[in-house]
Amino acid sequence: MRNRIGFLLPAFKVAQINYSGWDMGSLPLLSFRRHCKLMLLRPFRMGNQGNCDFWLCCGGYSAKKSGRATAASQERYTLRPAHDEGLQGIQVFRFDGPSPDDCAGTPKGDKKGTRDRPASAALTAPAAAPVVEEPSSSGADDVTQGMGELSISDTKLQEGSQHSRGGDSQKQHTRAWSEYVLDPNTARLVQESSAEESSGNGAKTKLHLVVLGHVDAGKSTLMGRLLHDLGYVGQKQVHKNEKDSAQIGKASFSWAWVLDERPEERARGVTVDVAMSRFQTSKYIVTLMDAPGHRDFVPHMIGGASQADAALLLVDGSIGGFEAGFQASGPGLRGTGGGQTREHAQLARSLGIEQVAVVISKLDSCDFSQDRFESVKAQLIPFLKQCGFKERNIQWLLAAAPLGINMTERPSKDNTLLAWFQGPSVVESIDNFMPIRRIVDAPLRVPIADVFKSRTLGSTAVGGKVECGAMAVGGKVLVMPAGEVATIKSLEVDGQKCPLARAGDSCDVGLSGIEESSLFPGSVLCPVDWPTGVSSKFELCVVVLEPPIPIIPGTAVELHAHTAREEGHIARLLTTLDPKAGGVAKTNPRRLAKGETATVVVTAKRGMCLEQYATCRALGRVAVRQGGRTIAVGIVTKVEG
Ligand SMILES: Nc1nc2c(ncn2[C@@H]2O[C@H](COP(=O)(O)OP(=O)(O)OP(=O)(O)O)[C@@H](O)[C@H]2O)c(=O)[nH]1
Repeated sequence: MRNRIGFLLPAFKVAQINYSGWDMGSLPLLSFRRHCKLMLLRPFRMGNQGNCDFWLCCGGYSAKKSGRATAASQERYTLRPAHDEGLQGIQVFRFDGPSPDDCAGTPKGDKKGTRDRPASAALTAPAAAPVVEEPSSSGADDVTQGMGELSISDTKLQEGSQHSRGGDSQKQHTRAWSEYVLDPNTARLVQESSAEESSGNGAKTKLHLVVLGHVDAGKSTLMGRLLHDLGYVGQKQVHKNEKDSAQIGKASFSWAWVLDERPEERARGVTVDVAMSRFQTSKYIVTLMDAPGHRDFVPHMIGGASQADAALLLVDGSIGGFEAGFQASGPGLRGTGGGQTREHAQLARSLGIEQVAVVISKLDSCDFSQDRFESVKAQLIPFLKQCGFKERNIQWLLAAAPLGINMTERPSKDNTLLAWFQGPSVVESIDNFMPIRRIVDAPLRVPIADVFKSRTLGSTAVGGKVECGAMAVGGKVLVMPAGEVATIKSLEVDGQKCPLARAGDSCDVGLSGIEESSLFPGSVLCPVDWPTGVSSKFELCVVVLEPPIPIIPGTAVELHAHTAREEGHIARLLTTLDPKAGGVAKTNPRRLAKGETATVVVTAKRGMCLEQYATCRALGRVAVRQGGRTIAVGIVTKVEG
């Protein structure tokens, strides 16, 4: 490899390679040296329209060693040709010079390319080859022991952490968020809408609610029934769903079909992606996210939960149903990763959800037995407390959605229930949640959840929740990590066009002056003069959940934070912490077993928009997954680089 001439592809130009006139069969192997950060291998033509697909391999340590990327590390990118401009933006690079990644001052890349992800952030983890070790027998009895003590919610917000200013990655300026000043137009609109709200004419408070739980717990059924009982789904639609679902032998899923609209969801009777809908209670305008329960779709669930203020945790109360959802993973259950009641509760708390209403469903299958209700509750209470939920923030109720029991009103007819159940109805439990404080006077942070074409908003639109700050039509936003500035052409909040979106709003934003390829889930909209940083190296404080084998340096993981998802590695284990006494228990531990609290350094293959949790909670929470299960959750304590 040393003698081969490769090309330094300024990362942002990867998508502008002009291949016209090239013999595709003999297109040379393009690669970065040393770590083989990006390897362009085996290009092949896909059509005669001028577009072609390449296998763009993000090589990790294995690529460096063998000179070949493994199949697992390959990712597919569509490259767009820059017409007849030759090898625009590509400089010949000789391997006797320093690697682009070795240059301390290397800019984060040209900002004008069109691509799926900014390849400037494609820093490969300097990971050691993973060594498989035997599981430790010294793991804590309960996997979540220590999660409560991590005190995610109690971490003191410290102002004044480091932010990269104006996109200049070399100059770090320390600025406290309290110094941030909204631009005059946005500030005026914020003031006007606050005045309208306090005059009593304004809209109700907003609440983002996610419905979580093990597969088939009854989440979609509950939400479908609720939307009907609140008058949002007409009788005609209900009849149609009943008829159509019966036709394919899925009659019992007819209520779920209100939210599960995709053909594959209906055919399989399983929610695949987060379905979003809106309704109002007497207190709230609720944005409801129905998360999939199947373990294969946990990443989607994370995307929904990361936007939520509170959660309904659906728990199947039927005999065997609860046990399946609540089983711990362990040697005997290897491969299952445990029940999603556990994983969802752990993830919800680690993603910052503090309030939860536990809805025990399907109790009609055991005659609404009080004993069963109490038994399920008794098993869940210690677990949820260990997850970090405070008992006063947990509500307990039951519901039998297909029968319409305890949905909008407490049961008034069923004598069995009347005899013992005094809990709230589903709607009451939603109104019992405390409103979330919206941080408007802070720099804008909108993690993009969705990129789409819209006729009403202008051609390029993104959807996401405003985590903090505010933005107004006509203003400029910086899209990170692309580093491109776009103009806000139009805004829709709760499906209504409006001039302003503020912290707590779920909004769709029409953008102009930006390529759609610069926008992707996980990007963040922020003020031009107050960007969020982009890095591929972070220090985290984590609680280790249930890794199949202990975590060691070099462990390949998937990092999930807000709407972002990135492959990465555990680069270093710094310390284990004593969750009870506080302080460091051990420095440079060799491995981390379940239940331990630790500080670690993680690297992402590509740059992620994360911030210190102490500065911005929404961008400071991370879930670490491996092989389809969550192995650790934690908060960002330091953004490196
Ligand atoms: N008897 C009874 N059945 C219920 C109840 N709630 C849901 N079900 C049934 O449980 C099955 C699964 O319901 P879904 O609403 O699809 O479950 P889900 O949690 O949304 O499933 P995923 O989204 O795929 O995780 C359906 O057949 C429902 O009719 C209940 O309270 N009682």
